[in-house]
Amino acid sequence: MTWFGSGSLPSTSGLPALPPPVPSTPSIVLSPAPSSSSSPISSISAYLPDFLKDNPYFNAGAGLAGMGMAASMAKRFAIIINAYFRRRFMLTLQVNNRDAVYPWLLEFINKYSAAQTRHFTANSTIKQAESGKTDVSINYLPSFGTHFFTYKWRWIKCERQREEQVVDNTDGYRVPLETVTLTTLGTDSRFFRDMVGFATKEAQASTETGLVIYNAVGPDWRKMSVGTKRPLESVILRHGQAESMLEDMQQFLQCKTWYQERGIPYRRGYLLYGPPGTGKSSFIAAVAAHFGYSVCTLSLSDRTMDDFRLNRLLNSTPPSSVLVLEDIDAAFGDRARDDPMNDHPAYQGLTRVTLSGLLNSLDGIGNVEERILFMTTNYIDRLDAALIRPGRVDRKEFIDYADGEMLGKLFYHFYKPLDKADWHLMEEFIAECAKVNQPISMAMAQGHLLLHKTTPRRAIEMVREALSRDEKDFNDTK
Ligand SMILES: Nc1ncnc2c1ncn2[C@@H]1O[C@H](COP(=O)(O)OP(=O)(O)OP(=O)(O)O)[C@@H](O)[C@H]1O
Repeated sequence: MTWFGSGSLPSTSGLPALPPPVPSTPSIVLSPAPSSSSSPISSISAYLPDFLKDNPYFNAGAGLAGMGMAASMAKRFAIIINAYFRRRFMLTLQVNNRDAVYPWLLEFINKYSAAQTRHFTANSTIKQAESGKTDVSINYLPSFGTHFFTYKWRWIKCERQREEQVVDNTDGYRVPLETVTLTTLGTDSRFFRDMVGFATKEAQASTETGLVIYNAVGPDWRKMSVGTKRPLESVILRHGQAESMLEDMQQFLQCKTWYQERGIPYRRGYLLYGPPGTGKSSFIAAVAAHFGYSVCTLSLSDRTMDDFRLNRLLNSTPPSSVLVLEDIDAAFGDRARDDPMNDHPAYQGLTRVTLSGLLNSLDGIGNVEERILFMTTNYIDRLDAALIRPGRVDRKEFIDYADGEMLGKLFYHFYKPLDKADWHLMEEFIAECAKVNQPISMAMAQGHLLLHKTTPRRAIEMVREALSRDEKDFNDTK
């Protein structure tokens, strides 16, 4: 028997009064909401009719529903907090395979996650040279799923996913859409921008071909060869000379709008003059490579060159290239000195470039947006003043024979890394070179050291013997 209600039973014929029965308490009691902050269920119950309020089944169900609602609200709250936290304190970067940066980024991740990732996908490329030689390169990229890697001391979560959607990739092939999502703790978005910039640079450096050289074929420029890029440090000039020229060119390249705003032709001309083998051509190649430019070389002493062709070539150089006119004195000097070759039957009927033709071409208004011109000569005194006046040549640099400092640097460049204990060898080499009875060009010094690539001491011992001219020859030239 269950008693609903409260209070003690009425006493019957002398029996002691029984303790009041324990009421069967419902698991959740609905009571009017004491305040607006109490649960929504209890506030609803305030409006319920009494028969529902007292029904245990109804109350139990409402309790469960209340708990469910509370749990779902807690979950929603956690999602909001999580979203807020991610928005405020986490950085996310998403890239898909329709973007050119996608493979570079994957390669970069692969490089930096090598220690943490053990799951890869292989991407192989096969190249066949014209000779028939086959080159296979296999690229291992992080596989699909989640990986972790570190960059600049930060942990980064990488999620690579493949979607069902099919898209055109950067090579124009239909491939499944892939996305890479990178997440890290932080608030400064520059972190990911720097990282993508760095990944792009690394990828570019590995795909860069080298120094592109164009030669004149007929009235057009043709890409002739792709040479190795010569590092600027490998060309050794007088103290501060290379740096100063580099700065000059750098400034010029940064001032395009300045020139345009003032209506000044965006051109810069350099004349490098000095004895043979002092590094004029090498420096031009190194500077061009340094700025990512190609080199267009032209020989004015080419007998098939005439004013018309020259004009066309000078005013149609490929973009981002430097124009080089080598040994500029040879073109006109020979004729002035009545070169007997001028009357050679092989050259009869062929015209040659005239000085006025060259000047007109240099001043021409072709379709090149910018022009960087380098002229080289061993004999500046043989050049016409009009050719090297400002506007055509803005800077003249004398590239001299080697001095002690240059020879020391060249010696170090050959035998580096040189132990500190062996630095005296450099001094000895310089001292030996000073005893040589003629000026030494860097080409001569390089040629000598090449003979003793692995034996610096021998190179020093042999300096005088190898580089000194015969006493008789020397006296003859004096
Ligand atoms: N200053 C230098 N630093 C390093 N190497 C040099 C230097 N000068 C010349 N060489 C070396 O000597 C060789 C010839 O140099 P390069 O052709 O640049 O000289 P050049 O001054 O242009 O000669 P030319 O006036 O005869 O055209 C190159 O192999 C180069 O490596």
